Amino acid sequence: MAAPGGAIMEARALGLRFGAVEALKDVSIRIEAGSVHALIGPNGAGKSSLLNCLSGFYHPWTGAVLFEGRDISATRPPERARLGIARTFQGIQTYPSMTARENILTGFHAQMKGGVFSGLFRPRSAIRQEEEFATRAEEIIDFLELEQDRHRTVGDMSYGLRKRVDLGRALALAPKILVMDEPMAGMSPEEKGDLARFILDIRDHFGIPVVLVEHDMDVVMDISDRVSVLEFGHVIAEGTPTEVRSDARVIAAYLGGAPEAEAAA
Ligand SMILES: Nc1ncnc2c1ncn2[C@@H]1O[C@H](COP(=O)(O)OP(=O)(O)OP(=O)(O)O)[C@@H](O)[C@H]1O
Repeated sequence: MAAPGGAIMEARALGLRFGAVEALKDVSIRIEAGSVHALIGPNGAGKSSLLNCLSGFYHPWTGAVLFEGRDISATRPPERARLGIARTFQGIQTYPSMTARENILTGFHAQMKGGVFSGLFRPRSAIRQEEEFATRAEEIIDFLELEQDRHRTVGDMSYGLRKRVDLGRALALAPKILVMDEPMAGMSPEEKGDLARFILDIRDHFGIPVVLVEHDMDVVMDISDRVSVLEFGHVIAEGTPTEVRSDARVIAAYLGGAPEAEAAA
């Protein structure tokens, strides 16, 4: 359920400090239901800090994080996952010695009912739940076009395929929102194209909004509905890709020396 006005998630006036460093200063953003929302900005601008505040890994010193209209600022990452906030990280989070299917099945653990006794005696409800998870895992495998790779050991896969399996684990949560930290980092152009397509499909077929930090400006401009631009812990611009790419403050921020300056200009 989105809050009035269509925002499923909001950061309100967030402030975050690390010693003398003010990583976030009065940062407010709204993630609209059914949108892909990118956070961009030069190195050290505060993008990861903001993402970590949304997913509960950092707790802002001031301000609030709202999800479906409820203040979740005090909750930790496992509770946010249970609320439906899934997160992927930079790099690979899969288990290399397990197959693609087994990795995706681990994503269902947070939803398992019962404790050790249901594991020992396996009542019918536990068996039914396992069957349901197996069916949903197959749906995710089909969606991510991993049919040929479902029984391959993840450690033997290409980086792009492993990232896809990683995404499958996040989708196993049946999230209401997906938070992704630099999903395209380290990928070939072809792998980036595939992942960009999956992100749009996640939005369109599942209706799951996606918030991502991403440095590849071509990808950001291609797939985002909204873009928030940070610089020195402030949001300096927010709008559609077309709006932000012609914003004088954004151009100045990138021409100030960030490596992705040319792509954003
Ligand atoms: N755990 C931490 N401890 C100390 N300082 C931190 C920590 N996390 C972030 N910072 C500082 O906060 C500021 C914002 O960092 P953050 O990683 O959020 O920026 P970013 O925009 O994600 O940068 P990049 O694009 O380089 O990843 C930087 O000055 C950074 O050094």
